[in-house]
Amino acid sequence: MTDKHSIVPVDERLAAAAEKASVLIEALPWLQRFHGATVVVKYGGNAMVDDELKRAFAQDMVFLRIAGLRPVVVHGGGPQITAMLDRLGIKGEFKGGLRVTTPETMDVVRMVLVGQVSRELVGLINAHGPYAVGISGEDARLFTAERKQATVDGEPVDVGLVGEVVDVNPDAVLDIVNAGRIPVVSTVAPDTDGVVHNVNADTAAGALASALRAEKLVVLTDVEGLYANWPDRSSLVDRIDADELENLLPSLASGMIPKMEACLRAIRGGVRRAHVIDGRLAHSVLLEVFTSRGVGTMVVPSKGVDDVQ
Ligand SMILES: Nc1ncnc2c1ncn2[C@@H]1O[C@H](COP(=O)(O)OP(=O)(O)O)[C@@H](O)[C@H]1O
Ligand SMILES: CC(=O)N[C@@H](CCC(=O)OP(=O)(O)O)C(=O)O
Repeated sequence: MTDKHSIVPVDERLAAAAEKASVLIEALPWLQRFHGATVVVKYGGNAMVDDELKRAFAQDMVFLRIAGLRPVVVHGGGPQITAMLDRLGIKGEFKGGLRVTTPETMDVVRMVLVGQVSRELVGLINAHGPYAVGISGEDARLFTAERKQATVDGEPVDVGLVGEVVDVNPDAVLDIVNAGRIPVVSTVAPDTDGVVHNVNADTAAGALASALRAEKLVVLTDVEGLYANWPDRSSLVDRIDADELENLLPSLASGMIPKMEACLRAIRGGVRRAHVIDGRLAHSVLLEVFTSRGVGTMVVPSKGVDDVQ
């Protein structure tokens, strides 16, 4: 059956409308549940190299904010740092998953993260309104770092000015969030002597989520989630509790280690849910927060917890 205004059969139009409405209505319990909730989203690495995906990510952050959540963005930028080091003809290397950071490399890390990656994300979010404010770990003592060594073949290895976050003062982030804006955090951090260190962005996001007692930590990456038996594609983990994750950690390969450590730190620090999701999928953050199934891998505090996101 067709009506006189359209060549699309009425039945099909009704079905399409019902499907759209069901997508919207599926979000209702999650909109209610997460109203006012703080969500720390780590965006970076290989999920941050495509312009369309970057624009979709910025839309998602504004969507969360308009929907009444309190998004906090922590960004990485490993590929962008490597590209700039190459342009400048500075040789770089990673040991145990951490960038060997000389004082010269540190200048580039800071310049790229604070001056380039943060600016771009802030600009993309602010295309939708006056929301995003860039802030680095150096501002208002947000992060204090301690020098960290890498572990290679079980042995500690010096990697230079690489830091681990040992203290978080989230007041400046809260000021921005309480003003209705979206903080965009760059993960460079001074030690107690003021010497700036390069901090892995996953690690910093976990520390910040825990200091904020966030409802969720969401880490975007370039795979579907955590695989129990990488690279066996049938071993994607849908849900895992903190103890199970702690047991699995020693068997993980380098890229996933800081992400899963960050999730564990966040959950142990009081965050209710931590997620590793596929940043190659446009709007994956919205799908995670506002659909019943969610996407990727969800880390929960313990087995007994209810089954909701
Ligand atoms: N157990 C695992 N599950 C999923 N990915 C893994 C696992 N072990 C190692 N990886 C690798 O980790 C990568 C993600 O880490 P990384 O490249 O550092 O992420 P990003 O650039 O998104 O910060 C994946 O692309 C994959 O190659
Ligand atoms: C110590 C260390 O390795 N720091 C990282 C910081 C950026 C980061 O973590 O970026 P992604 O999230 O994009 O990987 C680096 O220099 O690449």
